[in-house]
Amino acid sequence: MKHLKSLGLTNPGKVHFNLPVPSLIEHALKRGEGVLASSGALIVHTGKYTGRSPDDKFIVEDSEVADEIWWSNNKRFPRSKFEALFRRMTSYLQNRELYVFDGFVGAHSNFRIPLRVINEYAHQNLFARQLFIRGSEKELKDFWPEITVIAAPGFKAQPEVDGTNSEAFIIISLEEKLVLIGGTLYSGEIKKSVFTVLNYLMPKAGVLSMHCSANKGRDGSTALFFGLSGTGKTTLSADPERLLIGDDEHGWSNEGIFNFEGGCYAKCINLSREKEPQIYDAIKFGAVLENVVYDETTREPDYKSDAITENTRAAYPVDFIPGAVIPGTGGHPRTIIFLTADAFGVLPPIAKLSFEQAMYYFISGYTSKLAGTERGITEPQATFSACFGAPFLPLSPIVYAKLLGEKIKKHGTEVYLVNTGWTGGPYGIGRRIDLNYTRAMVKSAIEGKLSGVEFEKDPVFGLMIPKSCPGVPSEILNPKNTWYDKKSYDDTAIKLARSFVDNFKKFSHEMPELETFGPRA
Ligand SMILES: Nc1ncnc2c1ncn2[C@@H]1O[C@H](COP(=O)(O)OP(=O)(O)O)[C@@H](O)[C@H]1O
Ligand SMILES: C=C(OP(=O)(O)O)C(=O)O
Ligand SMILES: [Mn+2]
Repeated sequence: MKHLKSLGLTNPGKVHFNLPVPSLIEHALKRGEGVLASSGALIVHTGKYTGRSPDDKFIVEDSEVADEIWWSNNKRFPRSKFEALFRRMTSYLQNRELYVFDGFVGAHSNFRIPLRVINEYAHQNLFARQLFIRGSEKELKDFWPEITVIAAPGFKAQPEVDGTNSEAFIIISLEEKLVLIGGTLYSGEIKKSVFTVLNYLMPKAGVLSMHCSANKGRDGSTALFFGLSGTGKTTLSADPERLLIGDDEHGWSNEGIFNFEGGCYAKCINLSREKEPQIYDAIKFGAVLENVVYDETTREPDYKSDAITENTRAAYPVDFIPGAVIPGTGGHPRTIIFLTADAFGVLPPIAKLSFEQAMYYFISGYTSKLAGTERGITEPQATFSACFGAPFLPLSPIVYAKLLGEKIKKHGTEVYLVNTGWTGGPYGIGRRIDLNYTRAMVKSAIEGKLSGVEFEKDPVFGLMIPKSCPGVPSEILNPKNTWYDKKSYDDTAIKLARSFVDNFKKFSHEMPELETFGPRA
């Protein structure tokens, strides 16, 4: 209570501290926030906002931090407006029932940060409990958070009064390590705003923060999968032959890698037990299903339906995946995979990157925004998202790229670029690369099976494409083979190469030596 009072939450209604999972589910059901699915998962609908809303996200112009921020990628929010909005928000929360989760981010004990999430909705508090790292009774005694999130989706801002963009807002004060969320009930905003704070704090501790999933082989070697939302981090890291470390956000310190979180947040559109058995089976009592359509009578989820959104989601703790590594730590990665969902269908399904190419492709972050992941995106939209996670970066990509460069050099990490997007033509004409083939390529890369094979060099992108890969038909490895109209392939490749060159101009003054390692246009 002392902490709540210190925030100005002086007169709340009943405050529920650290309710266990079954109680949170009871509260959510009693309050009419959702229903139980046949599997026992809690199904909730989040209303108007079913994906992130980047136009509504701001960073407070705190004097201590303002000079460091990558402002061309982040929206400014004045300090005075932040304080005024906070006062309106706390008065909204007066006399309201609140749910408080206390826990941590950072699975490695040296980098653990206490986190408090204060929710208006029970199911969002359940989300926080499942997504972040839960503490023992002893660890939670005398708890005082370093990062605090207040999520009050029922409080809608008035743009003309509050200075927001709409009724929804996600406003981060990096100085106070305080996040205010209102107007939106999409829980992804909670985890991704905490990630934004970590992307500010971690580099200061010498830790590279990364928008990637991670897993470990039985021999202990680890792999990372970087990628913007919907490109396959969660899907490809859930591999029955490997042990999951985490599905979305990790740190890389001098000691190795560690998960920031304690849970996963999987996309479940077209989910099937056959293709994604581990994720399918993790959706049970304790999991939260967002915006999934279900049969009123049988309560069977209909994963095929995108009637509410294509960005249907399931949140569950990592231990719902068999063999997950807890705490989520591992050694320095042997392999890094950059996942790109190429909507033009011209990038190879897998290519080996040199050190300089790895740096170039990391800073460029070419991929697509996939349907539903951001408000207003209804079909794949090509984008350059630096470090494969620009929406979550408060600092310049160069900060993260330099750390990555040092680390992959020091540890001899191999880097591959994997296209999980389109082939045979662009979106609308071609098709998404078969998940089974992507899995086979990823497996070969991680197990070192591509080191012996012959490669050919792509003339436009300069990428080294393997001529064969176990479990994959050789003819699909060179994307040009999969296009019916070869001329159209060449034209599209050049068009994409030009946009790489244009995009890199933003960074070339800081890393001019990398320019020649990009595509030729
Ligand atoms: N070739 C492929 N590789 C990876 N994912 C694919 C592929 N084809 C289709 N998908 C689908 O794309 C989605 C990837 O989403 P997800 O793994 O949750 O991404 P992220 O964790 O990066 O946000 C899943 O729904 C998956 O089934
Ligand atoms: C949760 C999100 O990210 P990801 O798909 O990378 O898990 C999101 O973008 O809202
Ligand atoms: Mn994910």
